[in-house]
Amino acid sequence: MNLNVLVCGGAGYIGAHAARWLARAGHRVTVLDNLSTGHRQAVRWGDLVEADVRDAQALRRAFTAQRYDAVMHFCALSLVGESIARPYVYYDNNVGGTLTLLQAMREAGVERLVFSSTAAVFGEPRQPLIDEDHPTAPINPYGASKLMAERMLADAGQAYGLRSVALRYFNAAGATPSGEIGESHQPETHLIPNALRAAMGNGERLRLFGNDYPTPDGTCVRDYVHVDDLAAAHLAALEYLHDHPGAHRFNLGNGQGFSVLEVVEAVRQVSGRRGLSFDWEPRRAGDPPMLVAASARARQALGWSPRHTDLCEIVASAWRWHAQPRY
Ligand SMILES: NC(=O)c1ccc[n+]([C@@H]2O[C@H](COP(=O)([O-])OP(=O)(O)OC[C@H]3O[C@@H](n4cnc5c(N)ncnc54)[C@H](O)[C@@H]3O)[C@@H](O)[C@H]2O)c1
Ligand SMILES: O=c1ccn([C@@H]2O[C@H](COP(=O)(O)OP(=O)(O)O[C@H]3O[C@H](CO)[C@H](O)[C@H](O)[C@H]3O)[C@@H](O)[C@H]2O)c(=O)[nH]1
Repeated sequence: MNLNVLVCGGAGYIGAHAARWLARAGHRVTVLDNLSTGHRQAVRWGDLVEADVRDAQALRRAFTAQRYDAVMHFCALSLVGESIARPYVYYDNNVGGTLTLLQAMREAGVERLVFSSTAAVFGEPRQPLIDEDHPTAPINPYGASKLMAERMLADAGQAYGLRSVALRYFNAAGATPSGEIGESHQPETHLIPNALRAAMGNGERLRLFGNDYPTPDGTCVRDYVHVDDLAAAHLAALEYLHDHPGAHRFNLGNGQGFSVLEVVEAVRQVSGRRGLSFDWEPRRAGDPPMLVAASARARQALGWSPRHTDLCEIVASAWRWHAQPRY
């Protein structure tokens, strides 16, 4: 069935990849984005409505202009450190924006939502693999804002019959092989793009935060999941909502952890810059030692499984983008 989907935040990194997958699956896409961290050039699979999700009037206009079958909501501010320094800005955008969007959807009678959540809702992990039953105890305002939004989805399901899937991504990485879109954040805080930029020799030194964590090599361990695998999960979630009312939550990762030093080694291999060096810095605030997903529930319920699980393959796809970024 071909659906008409409003992709809020579709000018951003993950949203643009999802828009591409939606369009290729035959769905109709409209992107709504305020371009605060997104890129006009990333909107290639549907029209762009330049608007803020906190603007109720603009949302009303968008929902009146077209009848949407579903919404995907990628909009957020998502820098952990910035969220600690500017919590009101984060709650305003991530909680306020989601509430305004939910109200507009209800007014327009749109009952299906796929929402971008995060591993940051869990806080400090209590066990090596994090499944959906792991307690949620965010340790920063960013994670708290996403958990609040998840709670709103559950309440909206009870009260108004909203159908929703919250996808808790672990570490999104890589880029589509087509080279049309990729990761372009300003400032860039993520490890893989920062290591790749340093490998390109553009003058930026790679800084590694902390080598005294309780992990095998002392650096943080993360679960890197390819952005195309995340996009595929969004399509599966949309289908799942067809016959599953209520609010659902799935953890999305590869189920494999890689340390910061292992990522640096993969970047050395992929880029051929064997001499890539770095400076040690103190721990970065808000970084848990290890975050690795148990994604069995997504595999079983959504029929989803990540296809790009090899770290070097993920890094290679990012390398191709960073070698020739379009924006
Ligand atoms: N990148 C990751 O590793 C990761 C991990 C877990 C969760 N997430 C979540 O996934 C989502 C997408 O992340 P991303 O890395 O693509 O980020 P991004 O910054 O590239 O994309 C977010 C998009 O939303 C837009 N936006 C933000 N606030 C808006 C508003 N108020 N109104 C309209 N548009 C707005 C931005 O302009 C941007 O295009 C976010 O919700 C993020 O919290 C990302
Ligand atoms: O230049 C860098 C960048 C990162 N790191 C380290 O590399 C690891 C991974 O950091 P990233 O910034 O790439 O990813 P995070 O795990 O911090 O962030 C991801 O997970 C978070 C949840 O914890 C949020 O969801 C966030 O949006 C998402 O990108 C961390 O130990 C970090 O300290 C460095 O050493 N140097």
